[in-house]
Amino acid sequence: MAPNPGLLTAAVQVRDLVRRYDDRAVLDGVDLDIAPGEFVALLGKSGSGKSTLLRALAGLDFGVDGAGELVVPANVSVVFQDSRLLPWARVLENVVLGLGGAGERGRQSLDEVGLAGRESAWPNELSGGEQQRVALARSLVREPELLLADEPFGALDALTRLKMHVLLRKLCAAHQPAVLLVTHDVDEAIVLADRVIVLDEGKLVAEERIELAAPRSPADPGFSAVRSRLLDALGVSL
Ligand SMILES: Nc1ncnc2c1ncn2[C@@H]1O[C@H](COP(=O)(O)OP(=O)(O)OP(=O)(O)O)[C@@H](O)[C@H]1O
Repeated sequence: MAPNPGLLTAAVQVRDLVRRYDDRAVLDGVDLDIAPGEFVALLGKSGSGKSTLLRALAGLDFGVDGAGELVVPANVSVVFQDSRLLPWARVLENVVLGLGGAGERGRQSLDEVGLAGRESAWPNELSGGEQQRVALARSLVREPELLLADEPFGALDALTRLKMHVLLRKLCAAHQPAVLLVTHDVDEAIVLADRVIVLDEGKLVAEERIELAAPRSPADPGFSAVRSRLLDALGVSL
């Protein structure tokens, strides 16, 4: 995908990123810019390389074979499909772990995600949706310039997922991180993102800027046209 020459201070700037497993290029020359505060959703078939790209941006992949350029901010937070909370630490401790004396900020973050009063709970006393709220609080209390999210709502029921969309939009409006959200859910991508990109066999093959007014709903006029174009790019014909 052509880099955006107008972007002067990108939060993420990737050129010609290549990742091979054995002799197979799982990422095959990816170019990607994300502006500060921009919300980008990444769609792609299973095995297209989405998590590999996210792990490269998170600095979790030490086997990247080639990158003309791989610029990410110093302050990156990652949220996964499972909350990855420490089971032996209470909720507030999970949020502020490693921050040193940040109890009050942690409480505020828990309040922001709707969990005021649950500071002393153990992770296993929370529902799956509540655990993901804690994971979001733990990420955002660090005020990341870049939030990477790999299917963060993939394990949640449909109703909880909708509530999490509302919450994530609110949190992003308040904290303004650049976001890269990996999802399988085309509607989720359109509802949340400023821009949706599609990865296929390690290459970015499509891009849609989403101009629909917020809050968005699949019932909005214009939504289904965007959805059809994205499904086309994903090779799904209805
Ligand atoms: N550690 C590894 N060793 C070998 N191959 C790997 C490894 N990790 C990923 N792959 C391969 O890279 C390809 C892309 O994997 P990746 O997890 O990035 O896909 P994905 O788009 O996130 O898929 P999904 O939507 O199913 O999570 C897959 O074919 C996978 O088998």
